[in-house]
Amino acid sequence: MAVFTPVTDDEARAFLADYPLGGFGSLHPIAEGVENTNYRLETAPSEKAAARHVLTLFEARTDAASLPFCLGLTDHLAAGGFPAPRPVRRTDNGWVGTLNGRPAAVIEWLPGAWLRDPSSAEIEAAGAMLARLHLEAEGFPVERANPVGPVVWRDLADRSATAAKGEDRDILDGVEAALKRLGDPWAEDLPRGPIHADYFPDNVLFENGRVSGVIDFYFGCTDLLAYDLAIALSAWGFDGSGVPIPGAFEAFRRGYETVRPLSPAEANALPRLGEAAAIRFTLTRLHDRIFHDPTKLVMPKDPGAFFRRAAWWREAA
Ligand SMILES: Nc1ncnc2c1ncn2[C@@H]1O[C@H](COP(=O)(O)OP(=O)(O)OP(=O)(O)O)[C@@H](O)[C@H]1O
Ligand SMILES: N[C@@H](CCO)C(=O)O
Repeated sequence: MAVFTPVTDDEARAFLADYPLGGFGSLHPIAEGVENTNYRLETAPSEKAAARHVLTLFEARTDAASLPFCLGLTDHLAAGGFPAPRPVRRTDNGWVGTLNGRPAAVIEWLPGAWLRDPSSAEIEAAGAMLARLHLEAEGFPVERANPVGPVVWRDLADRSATAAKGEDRDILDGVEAALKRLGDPWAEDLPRGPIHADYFPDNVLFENGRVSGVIDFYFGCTDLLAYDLAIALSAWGFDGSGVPIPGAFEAFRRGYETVRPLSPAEANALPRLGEAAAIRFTLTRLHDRIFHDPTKLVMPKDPGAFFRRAAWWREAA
């Protein structure tokens, strides 16, 4: 369960005093996610605001300085009709307060649920929605460097090397070899802009076969659009253990290219960016497994499942 920083009803009630949301109703921990603390927050219904929201407390990987980008991008997209959740403005007009020592925000609740076993049509719809995100985010004026770019990979690998054992050590050795081989996958001058950077199935909500919400923009940053596609293909094209799902990769790419066709240079770069994406998620998962704090109610994810994707991308090249 992703509650790193517990919040009591009284603490939430006091926090809500700075929001135009009516009275406090109830607070329910959300049992998903591995990065931030999330609660479902019910308030007394009013004419001005819906009664259900998400209360998010931002943990270590989402620093307060990045929130104007992340929440601003979400708000910018939602204002244009894209199904992203709008952050709620406080009475001082800002989006971010402090709760139990963490930056915290109240976010619109979107309908739907993420799909553990999406159909080919649903995967295609998810691909089309990512392309729409890229097109509709164009013109968003704030920039943010990738918080998990190559410099951070190096840090994660070095820190992991101090304690990796057994399977983790083997993965780390493989990652080091991949990093040497990859060089700089960003070397080419490809189209850039705001990207989601964590467009996994659990961040895309569906209702009645249609995408009803794209959530969790907290790794969002300014980077290559084709890298975002490579991340998403790595997430949607394979099962939980890293084995390709027949047709899924093609369905996602087809959906994406229906809305935003890749340039030949982007298509050529995709396998290298895919391997880079696989290494990025291998490293965060590896680091989080090695340094897992058993007192936190969160289950570390399997780095091996992403490391296997790196080999697949290499063969695709
Ligand atoms: N705006 C929203 N509307 C509806 N449900 C939401 C919303 N935001 C979050 N959730 C629910 O909370 C869960 C966790 O949220 P989120 O993905 O933002 O957490 P996280 O810790 O950042 O996760 P991740 O591990 O994907 O980085 C989601 O899977 C979803 O069930
Ligand atoms: N989507 C990430 C977790 C959130 O950073 C992963 O599956 O490793």
